[in-house]
Amino acid sequence: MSNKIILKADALDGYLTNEDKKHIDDVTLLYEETMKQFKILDEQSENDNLYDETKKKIISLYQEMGDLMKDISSREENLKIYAFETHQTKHGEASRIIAKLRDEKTGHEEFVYYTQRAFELMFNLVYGDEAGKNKNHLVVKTPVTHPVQNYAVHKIPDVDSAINNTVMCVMLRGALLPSMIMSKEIQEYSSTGHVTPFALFKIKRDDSKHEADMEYLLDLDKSYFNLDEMQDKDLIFADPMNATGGSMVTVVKYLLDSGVKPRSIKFINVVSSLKGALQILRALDNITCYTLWMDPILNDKAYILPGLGDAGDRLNGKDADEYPRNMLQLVADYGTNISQLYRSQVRKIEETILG
Ligand SMILES: O=P(O)(O)OC[C@H]1O[C@H](OP(=O)(O)OP(=O)(O)O)[C@H](O)[C@@H]1O
Repeated sequence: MSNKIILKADALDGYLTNEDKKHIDDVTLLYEETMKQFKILDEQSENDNLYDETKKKIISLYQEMGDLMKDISSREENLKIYAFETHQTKHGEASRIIAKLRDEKTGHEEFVYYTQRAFELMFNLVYGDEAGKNKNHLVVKTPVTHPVQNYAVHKIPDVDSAINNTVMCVMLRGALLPSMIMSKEIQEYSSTGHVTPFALFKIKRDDSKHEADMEYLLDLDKSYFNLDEMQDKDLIFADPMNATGGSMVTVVKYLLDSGVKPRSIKFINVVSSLKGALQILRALDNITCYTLWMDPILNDKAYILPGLGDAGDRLNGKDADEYPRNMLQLVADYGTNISQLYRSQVRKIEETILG
């Protein structure tokens, strides 16, 4: 008998408050208005007068949606959105990274590059405040040896107490590379070169379903983790997308039901939908959701709009349904560049899988 945990969409119902639903409806109305303009834009050529006019309307509707989502999310203590938490001077960088990730023309290599940059920004958002005033010193031996061997000193924030108790929890496949990136950031900032343990969860949404009847399938036979290692730990999940929140709720509820009592849980995304973030915050305690960007709505297939497509496919390539790659094949397929860059993480992942 296969060892699968299935969470059905209706298990996510009932958590949202009436106020949440009203907020989601308000944002949905605005986005539906915007989609009407997309249709007009799509039918115009760039030289038409209507093209510029429509673009202006879209820009103004996005401004309105941004203001509304800022207002809604500012009421949520455990929801941290990059643009709303950081100084305005930093917003251009985040905005440009997201624009590249969204662009249909961005191919695999660029997608990986911008995902790396996105998670570096997210590391600073998540741990920047926890750093306090304490600093660690990096003393670096440089390649310059004349007239003597040279050394440079760099002060970096001391985030040891925030990162040394972490377990990197991975929702496969889409989150594998982002989790390696985040784990490497932790390693580089840790004064002891701490490499996070990994917990690997094979979880998938059933793509044949719609949001209303979605099923989230956690395959325990293809997951690798040690429940004892997760006790009283700071669990971090770094996943490019949070759409409905269902995958995250399925994994965390499974862990809690199995007796794990985490010290804290952090969910770190590049793009989160408003609904997905609220569903997680309402369904789970002791969790903080961080996202580089918030998108307004989901379509009926539970894809984020405007979104960036299937991040799992864009990071890993598509698997044929009959022949899904196992985790070690996935890691191998990232190629030597990535394997060299994240070699400590690759080693930890191999240890986790092979025991
Ligand atoms: O918030 P949710 O509605 O649960 O959706 C988010 C999940 O969907 C994506 O994975 P997907 O199921 O596409 O699998 P993949 O990572 O193998 O592509 C993504 O990486 C998240 O894990």
